[in-house]
Amino acid sequence: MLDFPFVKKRDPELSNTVTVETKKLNVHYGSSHALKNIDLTLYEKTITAFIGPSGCGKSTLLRCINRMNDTIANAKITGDILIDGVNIHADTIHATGLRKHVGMVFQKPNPFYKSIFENIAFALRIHQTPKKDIPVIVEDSLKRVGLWEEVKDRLHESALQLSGGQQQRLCIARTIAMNPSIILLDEPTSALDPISTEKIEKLLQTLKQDFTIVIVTHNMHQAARISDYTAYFHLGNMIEIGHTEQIFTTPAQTKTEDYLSGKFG
Ligand SMILES: Nc1ncnc2c1ncn2[C@@H]1O[C@H](COP(=O)(O)OP(=O)(O)OP(=O)(O)O)[C@@H](O)[C@H]1O
Repeated sequence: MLDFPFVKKRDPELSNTVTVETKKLNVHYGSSHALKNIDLTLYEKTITAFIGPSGCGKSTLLRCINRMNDTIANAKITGDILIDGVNIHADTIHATGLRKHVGMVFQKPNPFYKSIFENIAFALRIHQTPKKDIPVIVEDSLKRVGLWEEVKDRLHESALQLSGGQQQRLCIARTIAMNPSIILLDEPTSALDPISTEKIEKLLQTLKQDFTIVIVTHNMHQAARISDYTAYFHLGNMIEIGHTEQIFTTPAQTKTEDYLSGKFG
């Protein structure tokens, strides 16, 4: 048994509605085999953490779910990815439409060089949201990430004046404004201080009431604190996935136990 004091009792009534399924998913970058036969299931309105040593394929898998790997010239993807039962590589699925449904937040906050308001309004306009609805959605999105009170008097100032933590919450607000069903986060707090990190962790706990969330993290305590499920990856293989409490206390695989107990990685 691993000593993991941060593990909280999980809700036994977790959703069992499948949102994302990968079947025999393989990714090659040229001759390098980055993901090997991944069979993964993600459940609606839960948080799943991807953990594992650097280079094991966590970000690659995350990028498969909204087809961001399509933009990488030497990436070859085989196998199936289903979202709500639909094959995301089907001819009828357009990557831009998919990315509206599957939002992504990156490691480094990346607000546009625009005002706080425009950071959210910009994409809404591109997606032809009626003009009168835009201020309402901007306000609602900022409220949902707990930023409204901090920025309501300076909505038209540059987003770059915000702190790193505020910028990251703005990026999350920008993502949820598009009303996705899945949010992918690639190490969203690794550039933030502990207080900003705690705010984002609390925010994710609230957002999982409405969204299916996947987070890549190198912070084992973070995975234990906030996720319902944890998947452990090693050299392109998914070694195991399970309820976070089980993975951190009684992992089924020795490789997982070795990693969690700090033997390598
Ligand atoms: N665009 C790319 N071109 C070529 N190889 C790549 C590319 N992106 C990733 N790789 C390789 O694929 C493997 C998996 O990388 P990936 O970034 O998915 O791992 P990771 O687990 O997210 O790593 P980290 O924790 O360091 O971010 C690595 O060997 C990496 O070098």
